[in-house]
Amino acid sequence: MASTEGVKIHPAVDHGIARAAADFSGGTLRCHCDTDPVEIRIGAQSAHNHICGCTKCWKPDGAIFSQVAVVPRDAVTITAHEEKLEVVNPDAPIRRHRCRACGVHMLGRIESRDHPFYGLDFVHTELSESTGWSPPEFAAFVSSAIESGVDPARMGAVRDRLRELGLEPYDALSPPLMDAIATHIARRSGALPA
Ligand SMILES: N[C@@H](CCC(=O)N[C@@H](CSCO)C(=O)NCC(=O)O)C(=O)O
Ligand SMILES: [Zn+2]
Ligand SMILES: [Zn+2]
Repeated sequence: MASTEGVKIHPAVDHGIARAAADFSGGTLRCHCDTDPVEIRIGAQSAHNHICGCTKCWKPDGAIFSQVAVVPRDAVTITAHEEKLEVVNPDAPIRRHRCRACGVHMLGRIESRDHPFYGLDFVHTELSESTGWSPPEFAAFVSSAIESGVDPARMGAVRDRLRELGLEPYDALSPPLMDAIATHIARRSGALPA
């Protein structure tokens, strides 16, 4: 096993992972602008929270992973400074909306009704002051961290640290989520009954 000393993953997990609160019903996400921050009210608990190593998800300064979860789209309301939001890449399956002033990603929306996760929005719950959001459950797209510049020689220590934290590392999403995606595709193609 590689030494995991000093391996930093993300501020939300590096010093212990907070638990979900019973009956938690959401909070307000706020971007990093000192003035006129974008605010988004989420009226639901998050689900499938995970640590993500992909290059597309927003990461706080210095973090090599993102923390990202989903919430029902109909529980999401932009409550302040929507005019500051811009879409990062309109062609991506997850259309990420970032604050054009501070760069923080506030919302990742799926617009294709054919997408397995249509109806869910991707959010970074650390942008909320509320405690009690569902904690990260696994680490996704771990090898993709190399695409952002992590030295491949460090990946053994990174995976060991993730396991120490109880976040099983995968190079895609977790097996249950990959199975859900494959089931959706098979039902659409007719390989499985709809
Ligand atoms: N190696 C690529 C992987 C990017 C990727 O496929 N990311 C996933 C996970 S994001 C949250 O879990 C994805 O679903 N992307 C769709 C999208 O970004 O629209 C890389 O690192 O860039
Ligand atoms: Zn901002
Ligand atoms: Zn990602």
